[in-house]
Amino acid sequence: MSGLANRPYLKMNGIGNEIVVLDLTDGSHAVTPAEARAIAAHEPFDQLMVLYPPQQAGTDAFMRIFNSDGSQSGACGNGTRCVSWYLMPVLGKDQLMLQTPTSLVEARRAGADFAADNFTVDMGPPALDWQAIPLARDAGDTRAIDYAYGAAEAPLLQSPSVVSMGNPHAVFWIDRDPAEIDLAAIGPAIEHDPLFPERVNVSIAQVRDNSQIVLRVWERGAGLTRACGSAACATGVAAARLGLTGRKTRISLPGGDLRIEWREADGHVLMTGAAALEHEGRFAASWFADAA
Ligand SMILES: N[C@H](CCC[C@H](N)C(=O)O)C(=O)O
Repeated sequence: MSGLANRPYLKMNGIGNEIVVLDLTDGSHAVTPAEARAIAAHEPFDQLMVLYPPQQAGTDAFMRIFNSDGSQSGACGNGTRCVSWYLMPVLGKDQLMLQTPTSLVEARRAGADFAADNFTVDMGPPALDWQAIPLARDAGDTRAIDYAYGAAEAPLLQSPSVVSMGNPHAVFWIDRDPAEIDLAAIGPAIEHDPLFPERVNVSIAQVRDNSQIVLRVWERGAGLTRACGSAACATGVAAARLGLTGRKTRISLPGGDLRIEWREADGHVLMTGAAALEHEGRFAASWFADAA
C-alpha cells in the first residue's frame, strides 16, 4: 500500500491555476512521479506542491513541484502562494523561505494595498543566457530569438523572448487578443521543439500599455492553464528588457491578475496575487493501486 493512503491534502488555486498542497514535512514518504500522476487522475491539478523537511539552515521547507504528467519543475509561482496560505499559519510566520531543487524563494503576506488572501513571492533573479534557459543552441539575442512557428513564409508566431525563472519560458508577442490563438493546438509542438531540450512553457502575450499585459499560457507538463505565475514573471522581465513596459506590470491571465515587479536594486522578480482554498480531502488507498 502506498505511504500516501489516507493522507490529508488541500485542493487550492492560485488565480485559477489548479494546485494540490501535500504536507510531508514529517519526512515519512517521498512522492514518486507515478504517485503524482495517480493523484492527478483522481484530484485533477496543474501542479502538486509537496512539502518536505528543510534541507538547508534558514529555510522552512524543501518543496518539490510535480506537473500533472509526473514531471518536475524548479519553480511554480501560483503554487508557492498556495503553500504560503497553508504553511504560514502552521508555522506562525508571515514570511517563509522555501527551497526547490533549483532555487530559494521567499514568500510573505502582501502589503496593505492588497487583500488578505494575497501573497508576494520573491522568485529570485531571472536567468537570461541561452545555456541557462536552456536552449539547444545559441539562437541569438534572448530578447527575441531566431525561432518561428508555422508556415515559413508567414509564421503564426515568431521571435519569442526566452527567460528562465528556475523553469524555462518562451514568450511570443502578438498585437491582438491572445485568446484568438488556438494555444491548445499549437502548445504541444512548441513545448516539445528540439530547440528546448528541457521542453518549455509557452506564453502568448499582448502588451496593452506600458504597465499591463494580457497573457495565456500553455504549461510544460500540464497543458493549458488558467494562470501561470512563473510565466507572468518571465513575461514581465521580457517586456521590460524590450522596452515594451516599465519594470512594474499587471499581468492579466484568464484566472485573474498578478502584479510583477522586476526590482531594480537586486534584479529579483516579485510576484503578488491571491491564493484560495477549494476543499480539503484525503487520498484513497485505491488511487495508488497501479502506482509503483
Ligand atoms: N503554474 C506554475 C508553473 C509550473 C511550471 C511547470 N509547468 C513547468 O515549468 O514545468 C506557476 O505558477 O509558476
